[in-house]
Amino acid sequence: MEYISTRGQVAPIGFIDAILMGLADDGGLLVPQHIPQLSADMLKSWQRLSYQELALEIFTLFVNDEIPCADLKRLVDDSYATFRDEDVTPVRRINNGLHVLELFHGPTFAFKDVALQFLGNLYQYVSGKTNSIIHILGATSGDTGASAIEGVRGKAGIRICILHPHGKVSKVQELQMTTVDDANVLNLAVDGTFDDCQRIIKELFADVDFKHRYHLRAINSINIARILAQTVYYFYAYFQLANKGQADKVNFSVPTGNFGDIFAGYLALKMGLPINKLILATNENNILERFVREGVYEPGEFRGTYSPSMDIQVASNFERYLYYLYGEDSAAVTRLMGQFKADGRIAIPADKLAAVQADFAAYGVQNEECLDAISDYHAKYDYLLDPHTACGVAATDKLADDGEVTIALSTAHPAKFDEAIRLRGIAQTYPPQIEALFDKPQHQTVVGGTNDDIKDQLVKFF
Ligand SMILES: N[C@@H](CCOP(=O)(O)O)C(=O)O
Repeated sequence: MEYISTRGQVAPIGFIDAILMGLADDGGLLVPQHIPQLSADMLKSWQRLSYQELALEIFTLFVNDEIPCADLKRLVDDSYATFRDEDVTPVRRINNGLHVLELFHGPTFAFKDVALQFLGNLYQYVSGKTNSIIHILGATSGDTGASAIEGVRGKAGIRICILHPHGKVSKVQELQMTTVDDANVLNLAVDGTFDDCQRIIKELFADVDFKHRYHLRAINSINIARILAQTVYYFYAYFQLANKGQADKVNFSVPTGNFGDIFAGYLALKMGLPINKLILATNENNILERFVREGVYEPGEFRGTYSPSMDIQVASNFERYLYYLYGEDSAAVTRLMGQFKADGRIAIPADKLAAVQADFAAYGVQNEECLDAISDYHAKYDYLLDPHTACGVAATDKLADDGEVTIALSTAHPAKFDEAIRLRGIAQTYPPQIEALFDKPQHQTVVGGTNDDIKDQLVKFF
């Protein structure tokens, strides 16, 4: 398996080089040169594997023999040994039509741990084997940051700098990042939105001289390893229902901001997992909802919501999806992304929109609807949804037909978003790991939102 760029200007590279490159050097995103096709027999043979066994099977398809099997197995086992649930990502039944895939049993209580525990260990492994310097630069709207830091804190040979939008993440998210006191961690609180943070890091990665001089590596979902690791739980969730005789084709409902998680589901679908619809749930920052409904991709006005991790206008992985929507035509992707840069908008023709709507349905959840879903499911099923998961569940209620089975991805533990949950008078007890954060000193530097502000910090830190 080799990896190529959505913009077609990078010679095919292997898995390790793809991980190290992060953003493709031509400004595009790396994708596998072909998507492995899984037969029904193969899917059946995977049905009773443990999470770790399944992850190893799936990673093997994408890593080839670049990492010896015993080493890959150790990386997988170490990565998921940190999870609190023995199933790693268990599925809970809510009612006949709705199951929740709990992705928050890792160290930072968010779905990002599934990929970032693995990527942290992978970076350590690669740095040891290839003598590569690993200087991680990432942007977060709240969850990726803490999870990425947790994946590499204290690891020799690795440094990490995370940009988050100052004052626009939840208190627990901020504490999870900024109470870490390892010397290899730098938190920059940027005066701006997540979109500003993401734009800055992408521009710094696209400055190939700067990127190479400072050995910048990515932990956001621009890094293909993130997508591959997140694909595993779609299979695992499906198998958990199939093992109980409950699944034929299922919907997956995915709270969506940067399009990475739902793109992992799309990859699973392209590999052959029997998915009916991918339900794309946004909050009031609904650029992706509008794209699925109308075929126009155009940022709107930024809104601060109760689901801050999804307060995103420009979705990183959208380019990967465009690549497949346009039949793996990198010239078309380059043209469309150029158009987006020039005009701030992409509009697709009717035949392409029909293809989008064959795989996706979308709904943008308003702030009060999100809180209503939290109260309703708490009252009716005694199940506490975090605000992001609540968006996915509210979208399912709107879009799934009677008789369909939907697996809603639960992307974070509710304790991370107590500010929102308290608004509906629901009291929760924090897990001890979160409770302990409130007593620790914070370490962060508040910075302006220009590329030079960030460059100055990076040059000092790296
Ligand atoms: N919602 C994310 C934003 C970054 O997304 P990523 O999947 O590209 O890391 C967050 O919580 O930081």
